[in-house]
Amino acid sequence: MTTRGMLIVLSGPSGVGKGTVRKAMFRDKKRDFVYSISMTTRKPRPGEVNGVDYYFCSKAQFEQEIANGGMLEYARYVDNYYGTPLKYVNQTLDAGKDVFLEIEVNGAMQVRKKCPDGVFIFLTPPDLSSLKKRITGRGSEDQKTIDKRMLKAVEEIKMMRQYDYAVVNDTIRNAVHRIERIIESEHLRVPRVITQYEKMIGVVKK
Ligand SMILES: Nc1ncnc2c1ncn2[C@@H]1O[C@H](COP(=O)(O)OP(=O)(O)OP(=O)(O)O)[C@@H](O)[C@H]1O
Ligand SMILES: Nc1nc2c(ncn2[C@@H]2O[C@H](COP(=O)(O)O)[C@@H](O)[C@H]2O)c(=O)[nH]1
Repeated sequence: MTTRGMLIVLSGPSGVGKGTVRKAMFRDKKRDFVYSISMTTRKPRPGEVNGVDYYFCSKAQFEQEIANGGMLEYARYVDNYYGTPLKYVNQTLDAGKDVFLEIEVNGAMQVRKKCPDGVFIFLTPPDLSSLKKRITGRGSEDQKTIDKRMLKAVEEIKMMRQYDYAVVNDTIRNAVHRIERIIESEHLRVPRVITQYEKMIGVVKK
């Protein structure tokens, strides 16, 4: 029997660099974990591809998915729905592979309740002015949306204490390295390792 994979959750305020850091992680090296693509009702930004960046869908389709029990978690974030399809996460974890989620804080807290043995990482900006520069510099939102996201950022930073780790995204390289170290050390935690040995002992006992 395969040991169930580990769920890794990365959150942090809009514009802190979650997507950039996550993409760098997958670009740098072949990883032992896979990224779970979220569903959203948000319109694609230029360059975003359906089925790669998100599964883009209508509000009706998203609400149908919720009604069908198809979401591990979901949240309304600044006028849109975002959520994690349950089936892919379950199948991948059952196959023994780790799954990486990049989601906002309310969704992360839903996952925390359902999967308390997950690893919850909060990505922080070096300071609030860098956060504002990053979200504005990205150029993907109008001023009204940037203001809404900045207000939300303050609320989100207050949620940091609900997480297991805080990682500063000062440089992308540093942030990737810090997350790698967290994942490596989480794999060495006794509750995760012991199941394999208990199985071995079970075999020896027989
Ligand atoms: N360490 C960094 N130093 C400087 N700029 C950065 C850093 N990390 C990311 N950025 C820049 O900040 C902007 C926002 O990054 P990104 O889109 O990855 O944020 P995000 O947290 O995924 O945002 P959202 O939650 O809104 O999707 C991008 O223009 C990106 O290039
Ligand atoms: N609760 C969830 N939040 C998600 C999911 N996928 C992305 N997100 C978060 O939404 C905001 C906005 O994203 P953007 O792409 O419009 O900038 C950001 O914090 C994402 O991390 C999800 O499946 N569930």
